[in-house]
Amino acid sequence: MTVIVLSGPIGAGKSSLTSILSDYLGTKPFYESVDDNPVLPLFYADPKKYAFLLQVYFLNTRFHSIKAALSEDNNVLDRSIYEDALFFQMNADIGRATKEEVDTYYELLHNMMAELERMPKKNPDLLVHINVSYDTMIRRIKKRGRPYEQLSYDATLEDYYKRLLRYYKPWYEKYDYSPKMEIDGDKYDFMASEEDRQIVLDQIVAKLKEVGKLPEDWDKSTDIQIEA
Ligand SMILES: Nc1ncnc2c1ncn2[C@@H]1O[C@H](COP(=O)(O)OP(=O)(O)OP(=O)(O)O)[C@@H](O)[C@H]1O
Ligand SMILES: Nc1nc(=O)c2ncn([C@H]3C[C@H](O)[C@@H](CO)O3)c2[nH]1
Repeated sequence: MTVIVLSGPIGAGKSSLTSILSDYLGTKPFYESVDDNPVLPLFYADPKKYAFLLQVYFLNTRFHSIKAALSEDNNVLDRSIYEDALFFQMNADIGRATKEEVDTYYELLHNMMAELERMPKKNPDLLVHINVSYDTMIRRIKKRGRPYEQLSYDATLEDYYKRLLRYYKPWYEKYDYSPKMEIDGDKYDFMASEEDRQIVLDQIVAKLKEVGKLPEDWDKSTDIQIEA
């Protein structure tokens, strides 16, 4: 049984790959709450006022998701609690949180991570990180079309997105909750190209075999379930 968490910048393709991967492996997807998130539009309209509230909202939903995923042990998560502090720290660094909010956030996060430590399965089995350039990120954000994420909605989003991309490299290097791998989200159009989709799936399957989460002779066509 396997828990895979995805990571990557806004519009990198996490939700899309979560759906493709969970379907391929026969596991259950967990999606980040976006369209039903009442705080997200408030945050984009007034980031300074709502940065802390939005983070608490996401942290809470991510805590629920990772607990359920680790208990069920057969899931793919579109973004996870392990990425939460990246967003909050970046917002705090640009003055969108008070010292009290920063201290409260890290205490809450620490308490939640300590809860996970007490679970029978404590960590995911694999992190799949999707790398994208700024140009790809913007193209995908435009394609998806959420109004409040567009550069035309707020010109300062260009700086925000560029800064966000810079935070990912050190975050990925430091991440050590599970084995990890990177996918080139600029190179592979796993939405439109079947060939690209298979290449990406093959890369993930090879990594799952390498870390012992799939038998060496696993083949999708034989439809064998992921081993414990
Ligand atoms: N590899 C890809 N090639 C081409 N288009 C893609 C690719 N991945 C995603 N897309 C498209 O880009 C848009 C954003 O994708 P998606 O919603 O999966 O990103 P995300 O990483 O989950 O974003 P967010 O962080 O905002 O939740 C969608 O319109 C999707 O169809
Ligand atoms: N501030 C902030 N903190 C988070 O943890 C976080 N996670 C996601 N998002 C924003 C990015 C996309 O617009 C949209 C979908 O990913 O939600 C976040 N924003």
